Amino acid sequence: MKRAAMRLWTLNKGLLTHGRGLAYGSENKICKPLHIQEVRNKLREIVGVSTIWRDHVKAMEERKLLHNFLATSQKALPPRKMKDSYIEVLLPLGSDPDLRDKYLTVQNTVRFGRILEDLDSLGVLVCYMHNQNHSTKMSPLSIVTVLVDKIDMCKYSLSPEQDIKFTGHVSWVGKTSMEVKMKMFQMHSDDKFWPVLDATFVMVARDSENKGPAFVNPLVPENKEEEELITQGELNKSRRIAFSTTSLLKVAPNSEERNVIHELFLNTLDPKTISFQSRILPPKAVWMEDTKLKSLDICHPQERNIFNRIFGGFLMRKAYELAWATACSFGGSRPYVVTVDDIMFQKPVEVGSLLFLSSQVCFTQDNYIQVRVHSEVASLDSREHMTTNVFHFTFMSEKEVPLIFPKTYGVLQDYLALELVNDH
Ligand SMILES: CCCCCC(=O)SCCNC(=O)CCNC(=O)[C@H](O)C(C)(C)COP(=O)(O)OP(=O)(O)OC[C@H]1O[C@@H](n2cnc3c(N)ncnc32)[C@H](O)[C@@H]1OP(=O)(O)O
Repeated sequence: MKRAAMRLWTLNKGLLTHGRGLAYGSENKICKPLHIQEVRNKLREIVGVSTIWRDHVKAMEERKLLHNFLATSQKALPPRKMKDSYIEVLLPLGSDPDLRDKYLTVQNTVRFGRILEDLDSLGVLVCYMHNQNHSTKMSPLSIVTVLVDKIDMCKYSLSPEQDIKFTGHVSWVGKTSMEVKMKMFQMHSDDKFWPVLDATFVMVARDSENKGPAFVNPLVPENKEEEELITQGELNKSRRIAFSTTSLLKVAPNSEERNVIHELFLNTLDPKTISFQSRILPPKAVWMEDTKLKSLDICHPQERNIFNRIFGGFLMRKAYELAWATACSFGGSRPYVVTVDDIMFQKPVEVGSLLFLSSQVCFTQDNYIQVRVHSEVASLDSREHMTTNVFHFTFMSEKEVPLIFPKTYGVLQDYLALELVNDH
């Protein structure tokens, strides 16, 4: 079966490598890039959090006073340009060996999970830049990640010995939400930064206590390219809403999807019996449920974000690493991530929660493996589990991988969900 994901990925790869960047690229920016460690320090300053865990309740109490600085309508806020939120951040892996260990894999490449954490922090800082209010030192807004729309890699393997640079800016705003585009580059042997990754995140502004929605500054384009980005942002918003309402948990499979289900079912019926109960795997195939891996983490205060909930980047890193291990043990060779799709942060994760991750291969084709990770949390004193996120990762393996077949209706839905994800 042809899968849109693989086509999409190939298309994006071409665009990333040859496409033009925004008009105000790094060469036109006079400011020195921030060091990666300054990003989180800056965020702490903007939000005014305490670095001492036992003081976090007091620090949140102080943030209550910032309520007065929240706008009562979006119109009351001055419009901003894309360049107002544009920032550059340096991850100096080449010149700072102490930093390198944190990012190192055993195969001497860069840990992608760490990059996910950096992108998340950078995305939030970009949004604070957009909403900067010069009359207050601390921001009355609490900005959280609601969605990782897409991350596309145009280089699979990154060197842990060369500097990395990130850039990012707000590319669209709604009333309380903002789309952020980020890029990552790595220093090449020609002493130039080459593009390696393109990412789109959606962030949401909440009030100072992170309890209700808050308005964000409007965004005005300065040229045709920016107009196009804003138009695209509008289309993205409609697509995201349409996608969330066509979830297979809410809507029954359509006729095309029913045909897929039926074909998969027929392919796994034992021709020697006349029973629907008797199922066999075609040659070179694996049952989807046999690809599962699970993990459990205790969400310690160390992993908290500036709002004393669990940092979205940490959740992404844990999910990614489990997905990588799943793809590795399934494919039997080293997988490289090529795309990350639709990571939805449905609910915040409280410090002290138990984080249950379960991962399984949902689709394969040639060397490609798609893995879905489902995360649930439970508090220590309650047995009730709550879904907080669903993650989708596409890997490329060094060798061709087996086909996978769903056995039950529930698992078939995961297979079809991937089809929906990839068709957007
Ligand atoms: C180091 C610092 C890093 C900090 C970053 C983090 O770690 S954050 C930690 C990880 N993230 C989280 O914990 C967030 C968990 N999720 C939540 O708390 C909640 O889902 C939420 C507050 C984000 C959204 O809740 P609701 O959907 O009920 O809120 P509401 O309906 O008011 O929507 C708010 C805005 O989000 C938009 N929105 C909602 N869902 C969306 C989706 N799937 N795709 C795109 N946009 C979406 C809406 O259109 C609206 O924008 P408009 O008003 O423009 O129409």
